[in-house]
Amino acid sequence: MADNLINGKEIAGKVTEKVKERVDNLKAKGITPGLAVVLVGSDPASQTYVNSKTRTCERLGMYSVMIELEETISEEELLNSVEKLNQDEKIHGILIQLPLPKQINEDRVIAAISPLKDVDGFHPVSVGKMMIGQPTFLSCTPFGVMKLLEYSDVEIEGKHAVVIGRSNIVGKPMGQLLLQKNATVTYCHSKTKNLHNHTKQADILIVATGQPKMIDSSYLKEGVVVIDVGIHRNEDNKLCGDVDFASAKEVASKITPVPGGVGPMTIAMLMENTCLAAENTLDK
Ligand SMILES: Nc1nc2c(c(=O)[nH]1)N[C@@H](CN(C=O)c1ccc(C(=O)N[C@@H](CCC(=O)O)C(=O)O)cc1)CN2
Repeated sequence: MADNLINGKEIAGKVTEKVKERVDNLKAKGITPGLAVVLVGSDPASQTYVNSKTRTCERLGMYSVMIELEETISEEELLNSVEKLNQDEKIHGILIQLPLPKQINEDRVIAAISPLKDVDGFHPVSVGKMMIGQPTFLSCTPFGVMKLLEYSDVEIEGKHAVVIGRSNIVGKPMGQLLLQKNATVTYCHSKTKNLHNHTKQADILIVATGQPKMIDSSYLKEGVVVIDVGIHRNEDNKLCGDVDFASAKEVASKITPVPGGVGPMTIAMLMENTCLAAENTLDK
């Protein structure tokens, strides 16, 4: 099947085009959406992602600042930086690039971000609101997956969605968002017995296992929609996902590639959230 690809790059382009219109409207009212990206340390992958985030801001006419901090910074110093950004009126969204070094407690740092500026959707207030279906910032990766499904005309209501993975930033919110669209949701994880039995029942399979190329066609029902949230670099320095794409694409009715699937959507949804954070200041 050649035309069963869900093109995340193309869909991210459509999403950011709409964000650009909203940015232009805000600017006409004297507000330039502003994003602060905080990078602690020099992990090359994190550097790539933060650069991509600030570049996308520039492309959309948004204001962005990158705050680069030493790997050895203390938690207190990082919390001070977050507090300054909470107080900065030019900044509507704050993002702390994860993972953080071991000496820093991620939960404490995330909780220090003002919920009004939590454009990553990781703050307990945002997560709680998402759980009860109130408007809030949605975690960018699961939000991006929902957009991919919408733009690809994938029906969700009444379908059996299986999510493999239970992280706070992907797996758990992913299942909730699918549930809100009336899917029947099964969560699987590293301790799930007979994984094949569960995945074989999926109409929509979200794969966030963290294991390169773990899911091949043997896990899939004919016609399933497969969304691969993983991203890894293999021995040849090539990117791959948690799904064995060559094998899975033969069985799936629709499938995301890596690269060019979920990744670009994560950044597009961050732009949408930042724009929303700026729009929210108009209501004040
Ligand atoms: N504060 C956050 N930290 C992290 C998040 C997050 O959403 N917020 N997610 C990931 C990393 N991430 C964004 O930060 C991210 C990962 C991948 C991509 C992406 O576009 N990938 C491309 C390939 C890029 C490459 O060449 O390496 C693709 O899949 O096509 C964007 C964002 C962890 N940390």
